Amino acid sequence: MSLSCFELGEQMLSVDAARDALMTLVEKSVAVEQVAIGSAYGRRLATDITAPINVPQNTNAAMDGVALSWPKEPPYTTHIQIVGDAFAGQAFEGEVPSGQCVRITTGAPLPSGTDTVIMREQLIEGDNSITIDAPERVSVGQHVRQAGEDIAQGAVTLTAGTRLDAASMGLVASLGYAEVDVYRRPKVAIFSTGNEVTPPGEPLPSAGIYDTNRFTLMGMLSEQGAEVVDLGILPDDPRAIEQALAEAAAQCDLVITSGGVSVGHADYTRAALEKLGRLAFWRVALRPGRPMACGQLSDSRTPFVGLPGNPVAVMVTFSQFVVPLLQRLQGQLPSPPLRLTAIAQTPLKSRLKRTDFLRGIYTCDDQGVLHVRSTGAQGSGILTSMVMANCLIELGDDQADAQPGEAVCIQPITSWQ
Ligand SMILES: Nc1nc2c(c(=O)[nH]1)N[C@H]1C(S)=C(S)[C@@H](COP(=O)(O)OP(=O)(O)OC[C@H]3O[C@@H](n4cnc5c(N)ncnc54)[C@H](O)[C@@H]3O)O[C@H]1N2
Ligand code: MOO
Repeated sequence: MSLSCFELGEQMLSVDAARDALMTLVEKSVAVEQVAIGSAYGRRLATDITAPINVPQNTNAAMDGVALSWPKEPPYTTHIQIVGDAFAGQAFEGEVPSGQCVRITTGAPLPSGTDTVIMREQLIEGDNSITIDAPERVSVGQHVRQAGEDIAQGAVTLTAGTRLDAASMGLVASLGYAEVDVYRRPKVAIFSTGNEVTPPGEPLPSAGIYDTNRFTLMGMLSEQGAEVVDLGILPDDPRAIEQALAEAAAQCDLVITSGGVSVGHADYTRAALEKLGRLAFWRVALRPGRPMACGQLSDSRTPFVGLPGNPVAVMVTFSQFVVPLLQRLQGQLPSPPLRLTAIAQTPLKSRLKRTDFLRGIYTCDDQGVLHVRSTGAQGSGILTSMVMANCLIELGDDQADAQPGEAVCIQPITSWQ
């Protein structure tokens, strides 16, 4: 049993301990709803999908040609009479006598009495008969797809929690389901804080910085299939902050902020959050992303995560902590990120007893070996290096600097999706 957020005090937490404790914030999954398959992209299944039919339903032809019963060994008959047609959508009724054949199109049910299909390209076709070009090359059962060879009736084809992608949407449709039970999109409120934080589109004050984090959060939340409730940049007005947060906590499944969580940072947001719920402020042995806050808000006990203000720290902490939290909200046991091994091409800086995530670019050589290099400057405000990156290089607590040639762990960025 993991310790809850509030039991960890001021100690420096490992990434794993922080992730486990965050999971305890989620007390219930979001509700389940039924949606048309066409609208289900990116949604998580709430129930297992069991096959009510065999797929394919019938044993059928994999090629256009003729269907016939083929002997296991010579002598072969090469000139064969055609006794009918089998089309996809219109089966040949009755039994095909031995030594005769029917014309067949791809997908048509294999007529009774036949076991083999010979494609048109290997036939010389007459009006009511065919001649087989090279009978010694025909094998019994060729070009036939067996009923249920893809999915057997009664099999669990997709398990609850699976995220529906293009292939799985097609699979669900292939079973005849028009709708699926999925978890509702988690509703996630986001807001930015800080007097310097300025909305894009407005003039930038001399000590200002444009609000970046709300937009990276919108993008990452959309990738995770969440519904974003944008609370903007909350003003330095305690009553307004409290009201906005209370409303968000009542309506949303999760509230995320960025900024204002570092040690000793006292501001209105923090005071409002503490008034509305229970908060813990953490230091995680992680770079970037050391300061973090978490808790629950209002009577609804809505989970809250306060990410650090630096734009790269927001993205890294989201990928490691918020992605599993969103999985959890959608009834899933959080799955670890995809980790691959790559050979370092550049020196990579890291410190023992801390997990360092560096932005990297990985490539694959002719032998299929992965190589990775740093994107360059790694300051946690340098978002251009996040744009260049296609992976995070993860140097764990037990690893100091890595040298060129050393094997390191990478998390491809697409694996967060
Ligand atoms: N004495 C200490 N100072 C700091 C510590 C520490 O442990 N002790 N940690 C440093 C680290 S690491 C980080 S990360 C930051 C995190 O601090 P906060 O979460 O309180 O973030 P802020 O101070 O509000 O902002 C940090 C940085 O990010 C910019 N920012 C904030 N919001 C946005 C936004 N929406 N869009 C773009 N940029 C944003 C802000 O202007 C600051 O430059 O603390 C260090 N300090
Ligand atoms: O969270 Mo800070 O960005 O660790 O450098």
